[in-house]
Amino acid sequence: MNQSKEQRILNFVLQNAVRGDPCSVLDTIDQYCSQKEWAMNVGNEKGLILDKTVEEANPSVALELGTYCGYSAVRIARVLKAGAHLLTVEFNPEFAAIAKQMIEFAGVQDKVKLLEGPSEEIIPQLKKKYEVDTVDFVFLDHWKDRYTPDTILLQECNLLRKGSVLLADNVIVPGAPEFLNYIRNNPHFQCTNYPSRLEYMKVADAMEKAVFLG
Ligand SMILES: CNc1ncnc2c1ncn2[C@@H]1O[C@H](/C=C/CNC(=O)c2cc(-c3ccc(F)cc3)cc(O)c2O)[C@@H](O)[C@H]1O
Ligand SMILES: [Mg+2]
Repeated sequence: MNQSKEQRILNFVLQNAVRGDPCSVLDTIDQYCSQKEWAMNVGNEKGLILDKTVEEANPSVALELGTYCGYSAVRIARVLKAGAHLLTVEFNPEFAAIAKQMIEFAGVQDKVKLLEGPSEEIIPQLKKKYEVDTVDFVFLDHWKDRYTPDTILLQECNLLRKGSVLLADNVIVPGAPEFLNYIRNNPHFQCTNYPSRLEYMKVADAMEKAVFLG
């Protein structure tokens, strides 16, 4: 059975990146996906916006929806302060297995907890099963039509606190129009748009930051 693209990306990292060095893992994935096979990692350009947003939020508890191969989980984990951790949610078992190996190879496994399952099931479990009080930062990068329902669910589960930061990828391409409409017209969120480019392409994309006001 021939390999999946995601398996090829992982193999390229295992053979070419430096074990325990998150930056080399990110650079190696970006090299592979810009030169050989495009893949939907947030990439280095939007990745810099992600880095700055995480550093500014300085979260103790971060949540990611849509792990995929683990690129943004490594990216986020590498800038977390001591004692902080990232919970990342992925429901595709093959992608979860790849991401787990990617996270371990990068050496950030102590800061990352990969939760395998659908976000709509896991979010309601975060308080009791995963001992979360509130989340300080959320990266939304899963199915684009799930950004709004999951943002509503996070509020319903009292997982956001005054100042919690949401950052959504791809609000231009593939686009998340009804999320933008929801979040920009919601008085409980203060929104900022960050124009950028689609990973590995000369195509416009953007990220949207939304700070929960309580
Ligand atoms: C709904 N609940 C869910 N719970 C847990 N995991 C979920 C999930 N939904 C999706 N996932 C997972 O997130 C990932 C999905 C991400 C969806 N992302 C995109 O579609 C995407 C797509 C593009 C893209 C852009 C241009 C283009 F021509 C083609 C694709 C670029 C991106 O940056 C993207 O993020 C997968 O790993 C999937 O298994
Ligand atoms: Mg994306």
